[in-house]
Amino acid sequence: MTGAVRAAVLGAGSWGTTFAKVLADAGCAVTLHARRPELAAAITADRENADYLPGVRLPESLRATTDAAEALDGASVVVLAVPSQSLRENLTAWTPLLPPDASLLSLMKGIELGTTKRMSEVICEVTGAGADRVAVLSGPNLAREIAEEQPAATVIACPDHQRAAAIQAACLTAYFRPYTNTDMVGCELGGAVKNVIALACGVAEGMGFGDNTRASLITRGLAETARLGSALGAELTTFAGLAGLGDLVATCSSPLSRNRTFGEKLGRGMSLEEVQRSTRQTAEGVKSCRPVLELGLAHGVEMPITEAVVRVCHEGVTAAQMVKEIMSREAKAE
Ligand SMILES: NC(=O)C1=CN([C@@H]2O[C@H](COP(=O)(O)OP(=O)(O)OC[C@H]3O[C@@H](n4cnc5c(N)ncnc54)[C@H](O)[C@@H]3O)[C@@H](O)[C@H]2O)C=CC1
Ligand SMILES: O=C(CO)COP(=O)(O)O
Repeated sequence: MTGAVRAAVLGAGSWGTTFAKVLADAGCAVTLHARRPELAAAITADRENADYLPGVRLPESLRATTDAAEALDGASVVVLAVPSQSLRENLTAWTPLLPPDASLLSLMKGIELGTTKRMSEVICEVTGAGADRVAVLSGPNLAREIAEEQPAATVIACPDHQRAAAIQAACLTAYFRPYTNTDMVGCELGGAVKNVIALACGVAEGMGFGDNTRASLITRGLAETARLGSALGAELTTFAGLAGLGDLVATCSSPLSRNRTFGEKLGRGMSLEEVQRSTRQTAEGVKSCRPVLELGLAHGVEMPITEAVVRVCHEGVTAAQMVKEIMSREAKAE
């Protein structure tokens, strides 16, 4: 492995583990950091993360550890793959261990509760890294499909194009095709807001509605995402790309999506607490919907679907009421 890019992936859930496999398949020397010793030991010994990706064979070259210092030692790419709401706390502990010039790549698709910050903003704030050291990867990338090596594309955004290109080269495989972009705001918002729209699509699914309803939610969801993006300085073309429409369509349509599945259970009448108890995996939209709505309010952007999701998730509104509220809005031009 001499000369290979050294990468540390922090977070051994479904996407962190899958992306560690992608990097290893692309020829990087990868160490995956897990919180639980039994999971790290099982990944190393059995070549499988049975908790998050049962049946997926992980590359021999992939190492796992619970020791963050060991994972980060000599890494030139540091990949952050924990739930958005725990990033600040996790990263505060990891910051003293970060190699000084390493690229910091966020895989996360959420907005921080309380601050309405994007993940790259949290990363810069906690680590003191300049914005040009921080990148985001976002696109239609349901972990299980990528882990099974089904072909897919993605976007790596960084204000420093050279750095985006270096990360692109480090994770390019026969089944995973990254494109570069310099629009951090657009890529991060696309990823965070699509989870909220996927919750709405799940609710519709759970209520027994079909393709027209989903297509309407996807299209109007994209419209509200782009409105917010425009207000925050994103490039509108980003929302027509992989990190916008691409991810939105995949997540809103796939039974593999945790957000869509979460919404589906709400749509069938389960309470938020019941759904939360039924899964150990992260459905980012449940927490991010509120800060997304706050961003909209702060910038004078109407986000009716996001607002409806906030009301169902956090204000006790039923799925049936949510439909009524969305459908009885004032008629307007597209
Ligand atoms: N799973 C997927 O298909 C994709 C996920 N993402 C994004 O990647 C990020 C990570 O998601 P997943 O790996 O899917 O999540 P997950 O729920 O499968 O795993 C989360 C991982 O973070 C660890 N963790 C560290 N600190 C934690 C804390 N305080 N609380 C809970 N868990 C903690 C967990 O132990 C676990 O290994 C999310 O922002 C998600 O939106 C993005 C693309 C695809
Ligand atoms: O971001 C994803 C696909 O690109 C995964 O979506 P979920 O978090 O809803 O599973």
